[in-house]
Order: sequence, then structure tokens, then C-alpha cells
Amino acid sequence: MLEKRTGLKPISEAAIEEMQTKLDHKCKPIGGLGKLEILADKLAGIEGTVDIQTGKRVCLVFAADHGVEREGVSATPRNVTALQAVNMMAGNTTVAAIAKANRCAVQVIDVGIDADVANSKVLNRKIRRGTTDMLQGPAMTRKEAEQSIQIGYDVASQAIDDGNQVLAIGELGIANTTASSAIIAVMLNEPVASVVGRGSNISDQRLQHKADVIEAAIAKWRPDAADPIDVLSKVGGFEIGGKVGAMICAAQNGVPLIMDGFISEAALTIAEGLYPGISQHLIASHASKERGTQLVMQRYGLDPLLELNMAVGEGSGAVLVLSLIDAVQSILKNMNTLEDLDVFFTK
Ligand SMILES: O=C(O)c1ccc[n+]([C@@H]2O[C@H](COP(=O)([O-])O)[C@@H](O)[C@H]2O)c1
Ligand SMILES: Cc1cc2nc[nH]c2cc1C
Repeated sequence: MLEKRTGLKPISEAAIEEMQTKLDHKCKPIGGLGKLEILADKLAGIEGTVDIQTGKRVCLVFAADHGVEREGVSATPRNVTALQAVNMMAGNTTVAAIAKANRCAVQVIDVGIDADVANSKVLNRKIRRGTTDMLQGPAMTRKEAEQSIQIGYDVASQAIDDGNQVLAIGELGIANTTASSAIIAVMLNEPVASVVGRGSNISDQRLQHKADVIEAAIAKWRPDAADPIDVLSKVGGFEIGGKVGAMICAAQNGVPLIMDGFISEAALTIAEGLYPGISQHLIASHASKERGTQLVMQRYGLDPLLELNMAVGEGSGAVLVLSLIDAVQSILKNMNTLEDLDVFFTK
């Protein structure tokens, strides 16, 4: 998949135009639905039709552990990744709860949890039990980085073959905001201090330590922003690679993919490096509370639909946007037109 670099399905400008015309005729002020109209246009452009199909959806949650957790960069113990993976498939986590409210299936994929997850509902695609601590060595080999992307691609491909019309992506991985900050700092060529945040809620002191660890890892391994796989392998994570692969697959197949928070943003910088312009094929769900979010959104011209100050991850923000997609579908189906009411604007 990475060798061939087959193209992305072109965005249909004709479908976008047709969708906007449809919306402009609805019995409401022109542009009155704001970002919902932009969402409708984007869905039409990605799917290549105004007859958008969004009924069957799944949230793919890539889960893996991080060696850098051992540097004390997170407030959360490492075993939470494995505990939450099982808890999620039992339907008890944030993403599971919100997915249920939005008729969305959830699938956890173990790409590198540091435990034997003996649970048949968790898909086992383990590369190994957690990455290497990025202060001690590159997080993973180049081959493992490519493998992580291929796994994400294959899982998304299967989800599409299973009839899913919208993909949401999430993740579990204690310390993955450290890996994500490192990736974003390198790929956007921004200072670490401008992207690093509190993750699962760390103190000021630990925040400084987290920034120092990232700075040291970047100085040591010198990840090359011109080579996104190099960046993923030196300071990334297996679940971040999984997300990259899912993004590429969705964009090649004209299937809308809803990004989640900060970890999706890190994956996006890698995906953009591999496939410039892929952002046009992806839906930014919410602005994560993590500091680097605005920088990523601005760089790729994305405008998140929601601003809820969330910092859970798991895909929670992504599945929330399904309720907006359902609203769009109801608008298209149920609203009548200005012409039906004999209303003509003079401006
Ligand atoms: O998605 C986000 O924006 C986000 C922001 C902060 C934390 N998280 C979640 O919290 C974990 C990472 O936090 P940390 O502090 O361990 O790096 C990981 O499991 C993420 O899913 C996620
Ligand atoms: C409880 C908990 C749940 C999570 N889900 C994703 N990251 C998480 C971090 C914590 C701490």
C-alpha cells in the first residue's frame, strides 16, 4: 500500500455544488445552518453524490502502549490501556456510551497493548507489547511503522467491505499525547512548547518534564519531517500508525472518516506527509483541549465542528459528530423549500 501510493478518490466539486444548491433552496436563510452546511458539502464531495449514505458506521479504536510512559510523562498508569480496551468492548467507556447513543459499532484493535488481552472481542493485531522508550531508542523500527499503517489500512478496508458507510477513529494508549506532541512538533516544524499539553491531566511540573523528554528524543534521533515514516518510527506509536492507515484507506475509497482529538491530529500530519491534501477527505470532529490542536487545524485548513474542551480520546469526539450527520440527513429529508412557501429573497 505504501509502495504503490495509489491515489485518493478525487473530491467531487459537482456534488459539493449540487449539495449547496439543495441547501440554499431549503426554507431557511442562506447559509443559516453554518458548519452543518459545510459538513453536508464535505460529505457530498467525499462520497461523490448528494445522496449521501451514512447509516452504517463503526468506530475503529487502535490501542497500544508506549515505552516513553516509563519516563513519567503521564498521570495515568500504563495498565489503563489494557483495562480500557476490555472495558470498551463491554460497552462501558466514554466512546462506547456515546457510540451507543449514535447507533455506532465500536471495534478495539490491539496493535501493541503491553498485556495479553484475553478477550475475543478485541481484535488481535499486536505488533509487540508497546513501543521502545523514545529516550532509549527509536520507538519502533521502520518496518514496524509500515506494519502499523498497513494494519490500520486493512482493518478499515474490512470495515468498508462489511458495509460501513462512515468510519470514526479513536485510540487508547497511555502516554500517547507525548508521542503525538513529538510528531506534531517535528512535522509542523514548531517548538515543542507550542504543542505539548496536559494529556490525561498532569501537573505544571510534569508538563515541563514531558516537554524536556520530547525535546531530548527529537535531539537524539533527529526524525526527518520530509520522511513521515521516519518520524512515526522514531517518536510515534503503533496506534498512531493504525490511524494513518485507516485515513488513507477511507480517502482512497470515498468513505467519510471522522477524526477524533489530538492523537488523530498527529496521525493527520503523517498522512498529509504521505498524501498531501488528504485533509480534504477527512472530517475534523472537535478541537481537542491539547495545546497543538489549533496549529494542526490551521496548517491543513480544517475547522473542527465542535469545541467542547474534551480530552478523553477513544474516539469520543468522533462518534459525537454522528449526531450532526444524522441532523444533516434529517434536514435533507424533511425540510421543504423556499419555493414551497413562495419566499423569494431580495437581499
Ligand atoms: O484525544 C485527545 O485529544 C486526548 C487528549 C488527552 C488524553 N487523551 C487520552 O488519554 C491517554 C493519553 O494521555 P497521556 O496523558 O497518558 O498522554 C490516551 O489513552 C488518550 O486516548 C486523548
Ligand atoms: C480512565 C481513563 C480513560 C481513558 N481513555 C482514554 N484515555 C484514558 C485515560 C484514562 C485515565
